[in-house]
Amino acid sequence: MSLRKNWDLTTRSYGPTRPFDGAQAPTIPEALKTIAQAANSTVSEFPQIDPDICIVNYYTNSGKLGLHQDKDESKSSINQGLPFISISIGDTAEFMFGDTRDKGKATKIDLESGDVLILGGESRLLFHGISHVKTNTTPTWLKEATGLRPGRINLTFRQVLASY
Ligand SMILES: O=C(O)CCC(=O)C(=O)O
Ligand SMILES: [Fe+2]
Repeated sequence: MSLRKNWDLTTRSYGPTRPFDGAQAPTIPEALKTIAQAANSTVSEFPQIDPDICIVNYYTNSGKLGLHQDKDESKSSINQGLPFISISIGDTAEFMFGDTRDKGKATKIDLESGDVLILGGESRLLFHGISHVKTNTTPTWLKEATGLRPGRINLTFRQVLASY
């Protein structure tokens, strides 16, 4: 699902409403936006964004995401190197990134629950993806406090500067 704007995975495009029922996307909770912007401000090399979309992805324990570049935002957003800010919640994921779509050459790091990753400036168009989600790695306190089901939630905040 996405917040504030709609992201249509099928057409890889941003829009004001969900095409299948015309509904407006819910707003981005201020508390989440504050966390993303605070993280953004710790990296002085990257411009500060005012997020106009938050995409929420849920990965089951067999979830993956192939190596890709995020380049569906407006030219202006990409050319300015506006960062996207990613927050991971739940099970740990192995995140891959590199200069090409070659999985064998990608660097792999674990993204644990609570980790924040920011790609911006020169790293904005890095290839990246999720090779796998590690079963049963959600912190116990989080599972107990929220009843979170197995898997991983990822929130990405962007300023797509859409022109529609
Ligand atoms: O789940 C992640 O950490 C990456 C998500 C991603 O690359 C995307 O939404 O474009
Ligand atoms: Fe991405």
